[in-house]
Amino acid sequence: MIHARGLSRTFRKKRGRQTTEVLAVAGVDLDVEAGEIVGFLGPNGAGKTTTMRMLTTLLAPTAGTATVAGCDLLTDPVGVRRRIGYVSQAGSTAPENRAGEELVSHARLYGVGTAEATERGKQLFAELDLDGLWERQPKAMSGGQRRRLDIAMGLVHVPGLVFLDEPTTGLDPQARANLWQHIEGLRSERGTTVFLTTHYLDEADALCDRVLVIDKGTIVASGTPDELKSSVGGDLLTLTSPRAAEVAGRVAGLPGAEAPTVDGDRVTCRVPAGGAALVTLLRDLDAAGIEVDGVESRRPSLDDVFLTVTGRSLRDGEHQPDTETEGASA
Ligand SMILES: Nc1ncnc2c1ncn2[C@@H]1O[C@H](COP(=O)(O)OP(=O)(O)OP(=O)(O)O)[C@@H](O)[C@H]1O
Repeated sequence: MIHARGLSRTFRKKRGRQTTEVLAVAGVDLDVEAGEIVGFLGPNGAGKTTTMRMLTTLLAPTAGTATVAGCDLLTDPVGVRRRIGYVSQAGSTAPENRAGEELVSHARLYGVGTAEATERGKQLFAELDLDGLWERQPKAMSGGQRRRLDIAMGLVHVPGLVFLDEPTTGLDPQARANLWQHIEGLRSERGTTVFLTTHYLDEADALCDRVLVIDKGTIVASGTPDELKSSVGGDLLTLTSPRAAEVAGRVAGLPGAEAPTVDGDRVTCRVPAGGAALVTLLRDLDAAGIEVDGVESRRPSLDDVFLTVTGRSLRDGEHQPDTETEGASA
């Protein structure tokens, strides 16, 4: 459904008299098969939106090729646009228009008849918890309602491939869960392929068949959530003790343990089969008379994967919008 090879994009930034080039996407290869739900993860500024804008024909690649929904991105951008839905981070609804009318007009642009568009629109309103808002202007909706309307806009023409850029940002947990269910329903009932970015790792874990991690414009990891978590190498043991250095010494002796880290009274370490290792360790510490205040064994999460492959936690730092101007580099 999406096959990209060497997709790249450079931006030229002007700061005073100086012009610098930013390689936002640096030769991305990616494949998404029909019916898959694929999550595209990366720290702020990693190149997710730029990649998505290229794949949806909104931004010309500086280099590389791709076929999207069976059409060549470079030679048949109109064919690509006809076959996809795209929900951008910023959304696409005009604040003054009536929500329902806009939804129907949008579907009609894609050749859907008015009656079918209205029926489909009303169904989406019900499923996305927008009942009663058909006549409402987006400017009079809450942020979450507007976000759900953006999503309805991306789906109303029943595209076979949908790009969702941070679809659940700004939604409350209930609305997020509803949307997950909706996305899964699209796939199971219509075979829709979904390519989405998210900052919520629990979302990627629960929803996505496969996850791609991008950092500094390059794909640095890909696999199912389980494959990626297993690749981190072992469970994370955390122990707190007033005798942390001695605990660390014992932890280091566990079979297959990585070098433990000590932070105050906290010792952390990755070991294979954390539960069993913990039982052995606690017996050992007890026999040695070393008291322990707290213990935990945790399976790796996608955040651990993220930390391992990018050196950063996705929870680190806030979004820092880029204020500089754009200039495409040839
Ligand atoms: N229009 C532009 N002009 C100049 N630089 C840009 C432009 N758009 C993106 N960039 C730069 O390209 C890089 C990738 O940005 P992009 O928006 O693709 O990242 P992202 O992974 O989507 O980030 P976020 O999670 O913050 O949305 C960043 O360094 C960004 O500053």
